[in-house]
Amino acid sequence: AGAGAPDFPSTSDEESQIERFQQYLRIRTAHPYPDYAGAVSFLSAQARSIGLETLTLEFTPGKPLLLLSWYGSDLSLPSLLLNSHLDSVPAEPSHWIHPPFSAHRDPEGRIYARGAQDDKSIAIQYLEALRHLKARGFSPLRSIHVSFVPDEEIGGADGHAKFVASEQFRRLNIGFVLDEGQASPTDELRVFYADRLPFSLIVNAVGSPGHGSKMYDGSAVENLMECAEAVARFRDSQFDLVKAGIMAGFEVISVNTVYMKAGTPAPTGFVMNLQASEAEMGFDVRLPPTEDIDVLRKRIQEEWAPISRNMTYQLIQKGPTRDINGRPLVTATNESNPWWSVFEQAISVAGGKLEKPEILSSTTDARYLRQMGIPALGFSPMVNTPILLHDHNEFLKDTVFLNGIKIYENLISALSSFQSESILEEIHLEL
Ligand code: MET
Ligand SMILES: [Zn+2]
Ligand SMILES: [Zn+2]
Repeated sequence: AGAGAPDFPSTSDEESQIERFQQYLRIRTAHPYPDYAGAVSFLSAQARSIGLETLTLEFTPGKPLLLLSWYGSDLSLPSLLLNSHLDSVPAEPSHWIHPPFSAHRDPEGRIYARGAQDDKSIAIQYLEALRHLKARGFSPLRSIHVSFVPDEEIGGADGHAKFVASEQFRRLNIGFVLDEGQASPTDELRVFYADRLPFSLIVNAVGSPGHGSKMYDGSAVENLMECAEAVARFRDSQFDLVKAGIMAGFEVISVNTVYMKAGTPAPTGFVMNLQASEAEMGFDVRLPPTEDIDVLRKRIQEEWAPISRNMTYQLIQKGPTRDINGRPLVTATNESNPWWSVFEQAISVAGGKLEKPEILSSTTDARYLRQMGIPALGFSPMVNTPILLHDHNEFLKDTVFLNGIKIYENLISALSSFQSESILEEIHLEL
């Protein structure tokens, strides 16, 4: 079968692979209390059954990182890293047609679970691909490492950020990384060479409090409303470019309101007649990776939160914005990156079609790897699948899941057998 969904019926081998996927999906890995211990214990058992070496690292107490290794025949060559995160975003069960941790498989083969797409599918696909490669006697030239990291969904400060800074990471001598991507609604696979840069923006406004009946200038909420309006105008200008087809979603700056906070709420019977003296709004801001952050800062100071209107702001950068050489966090997808050619070719050998490489609108841990100057691609083999990450009723079809395993088998065997990377080795020597 090619990269399109293979036909039923599945074999008993495939049924066991689906069962292991469902088992992993049933572990409650959603924030704010992800069951990291449960996930690590399940994955470690899988890894031992395959014959991979396991190591649990704990850079932050209670937040384990599981690292698996299959050593190559040439330990001097940079290795391959397959990365996924252990955690999931929360789910609202009342909005789901099947409970979000049931991993229910419907008659059409859709497996429903929080994490089915983001990104527990790739974790099991990596393992099943390695299981097959071991079973058929494959022996890698380069070492293959698999990392399962905590806290990706909350920014990775206690997860991948600490991992890439560690001695254990340095010793792995990673040359290339595959990390999560996103579903494709068409029959073409998607691949991501960069992420947008995430920021949290908090704007605070102050003003005189006042009687609920009084009309006066410069109240905190009135000031904050001006901020909200200025942000909305900017947001429209960016969104219009996307709607008109002039720019892709990932090429513009997104800014979305996450919360608003002001005043005293009025429970029944409470007199509601006080105008607030403080008001606050929080925004999620994402920047294309080559964007100048100072331009954003200037816009905030002059237009969104001017001090002249009693406003202050905090722009919180979540993770790195440049690599260790001061370059944007972007992986080359041309002949300057020999890993790219191996990747592209392995996809085609597996019968897959690739869309033009994209920048991810959201953000992943791949940015920490790119920060270290290591090429990293975001890739989740999910074709003909609606994009449901962080949404209600997240699901993945069994056939798509199974086909992804075959794609990874091709990718892992090609990437770990790759002989020369002279260009990259020069880059490493420069560091
Ligand atoms: N993966 C999550 C997101 O894109 C967290 C990244 S860090 C803000 O929102
Ligand atoms: Zn994810
Ligand atoms: Zn996510």
